[in-house]
Amino acid sequence: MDTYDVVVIGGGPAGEVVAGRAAGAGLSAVVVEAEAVGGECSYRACVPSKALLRPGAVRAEARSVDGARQTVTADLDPARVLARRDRFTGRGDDTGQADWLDGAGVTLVRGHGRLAGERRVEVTGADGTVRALRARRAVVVCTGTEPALPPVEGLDRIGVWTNRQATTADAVPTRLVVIGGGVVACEMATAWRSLGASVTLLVRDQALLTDWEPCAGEEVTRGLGDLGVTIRFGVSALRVARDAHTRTVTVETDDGTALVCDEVLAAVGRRPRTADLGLETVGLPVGDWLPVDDTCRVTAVAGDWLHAVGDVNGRAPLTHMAKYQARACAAAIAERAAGRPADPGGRQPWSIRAGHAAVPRAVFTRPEVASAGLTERAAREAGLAVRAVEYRTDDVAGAALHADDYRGFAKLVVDENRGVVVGCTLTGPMATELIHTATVAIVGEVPLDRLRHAVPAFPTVSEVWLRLLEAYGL
Ligand SMILES: Cc1cc2nc3c(=O)[nH]c(=O)nc-3n(C[C@H](O)[C@H](O)[C@H](O)COP(=O)(O)OP(=O)(O)OC[C@H]3O[C@@H](n4cnc5c(N)ncnc54)[C@H](O)[C@@H]3O)c2cc1C
Ligand SMILES: NC(=O)c1ccc[n+]([C@@H]2O[C@H](COP(=O)([O-])OP(=O)(O)OC[C@H]3O[C@@H](n4cnc5c(N)ncnc54)[C@H](O)[C@@H]3O)[C@@H](O)[C@H]2O)c1
Repeated sequence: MDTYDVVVIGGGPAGEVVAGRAAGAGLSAVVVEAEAVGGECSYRACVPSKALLRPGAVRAEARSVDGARQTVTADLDPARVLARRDRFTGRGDDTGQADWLDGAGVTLVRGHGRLAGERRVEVTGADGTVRALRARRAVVVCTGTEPALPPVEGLDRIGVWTNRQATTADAVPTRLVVIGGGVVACEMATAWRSLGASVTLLVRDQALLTDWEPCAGEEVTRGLGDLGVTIRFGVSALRVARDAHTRTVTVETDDGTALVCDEVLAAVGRRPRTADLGLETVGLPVGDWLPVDDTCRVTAVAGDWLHAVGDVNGRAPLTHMAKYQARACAAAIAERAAGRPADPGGRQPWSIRAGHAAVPRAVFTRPEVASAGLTERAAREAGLAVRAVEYRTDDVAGAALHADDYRGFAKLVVDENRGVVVGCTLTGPMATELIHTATVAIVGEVPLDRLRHAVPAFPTVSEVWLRLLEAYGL
């Protein structure tokens, strides 16, 4: 049995960072990885999806300015776009990321990891051999998520696309049906439509992006419509079947119609990758999320040794939050290894409380949408006395100069008792870059009467901050 201070199961963004930080703090660390170091994010999620979206965004941006518009006359070149994506993902080759772990002083063990009791992990390699690891200080579960599938008859027999195929496909489908109305559905509809596919979204709800401010879903609905995506709200797929000869798929829906397409993408959320993780050996239910405290300790297990970081703890399924949690978790493990308690509260480096009050989200649709902190509805549900102000970013001089047809929306949610911003949502070009200003304001709990002295430069889109504060009455 090999013994390390920290045993990390899963080498995605969460696992890489927690192991690297633990090693940097002088602890010995090992990462167990079943597929490729870098995880879903590097090869089948964030990176390839953004690589697929960027060319269409650049083209649209050039076409939004008179004088430049006339020079952009051709469509995207799908072969080159897909080749550029492959340059980012290496088509799954993780040599660079494995070398990074090595350089950080972290051992990599390839295989499927399972808990085998307190502080014990067993790794089954590709050849079936089993290796036993023991953790002196901590085991950190960073196994991420896998796509959830909707209960649609026949879905398991048609070779349904999930995020994996949607981000790695080598050809543009002629007709793509997307089930879902969340982030993956909206981004992937944008990407494949821009590459020439005919795209239909089947959305169970009456709006897109339902856990956002309503303006986000409304703006993306309009944007997808402008791109030529068909959206059918309040419609669910009932059954699907692929024709053995034509290879086309027929999708029957609950409004009595049938659609014919080439591929179906299921984008209805995620479930934790904890079904085959040995959770039963430490008294935890199999297949569930792993709730944690603010230092990423699994709350249902005593003894300070079991942690869960990233998507698998269900807190905020985003790469930047996975890495933030990883930095904090490694700091907590190091602090406790030094005999200090690492209390979860406050703004210490080992606590994720402050950052999770402002979780930033950036969606690369057209228009882009981004948010930080709470929506107005979530703030009210949390019992805060809030006041919200809104402003159309199109009316900002910098926005009009940025694009002839700039269209954007900004909303600020203010906690009236404390006089600070607790939420912000932006839509429109540059929204994904602009949102960090809101994150800083929320995490810093900057009082509004101080924020008025943070002057945005003229003529930038950031002047929307000035307009929002004016709308608030400052
Ligand atoms: C299409 C799509 C686009 C996205 N775009 C963005 C984006 O733009 N920005 C953003 O912030 N987030 C984005 N996300 C979310 C982001 O991908 C996740 O939040 C992030 O990957 C979580 O990192 P993680 O380390 O927790 O898990 P993962 O990236 O899922 O990594 C988990 C790793 O653990 C390994 N593993 C699992 N079980 C075991 C086991 N038993 N033994 C050994 N190894 C195991 C897996 O092989 C994998 O390498 C996107 C998600 C999707 C689906
Ligand atoms: N740019 C980014 O940061 C980015 C991009 C993509 C994904 N992500 C992350 O990945 C996560 C997963 O994305 P997602 O889009 O799969 O999930 P999601 O939770 O964002 O959206 C799921 C959608 O599926 C619908 N749905 C759920 N069950 C359904 C069913 N049975 N039938 C039909 N529709 C159903 C929901 O109403 C919702 O519209 C996101 O929460 C996000 O954290 C982030």
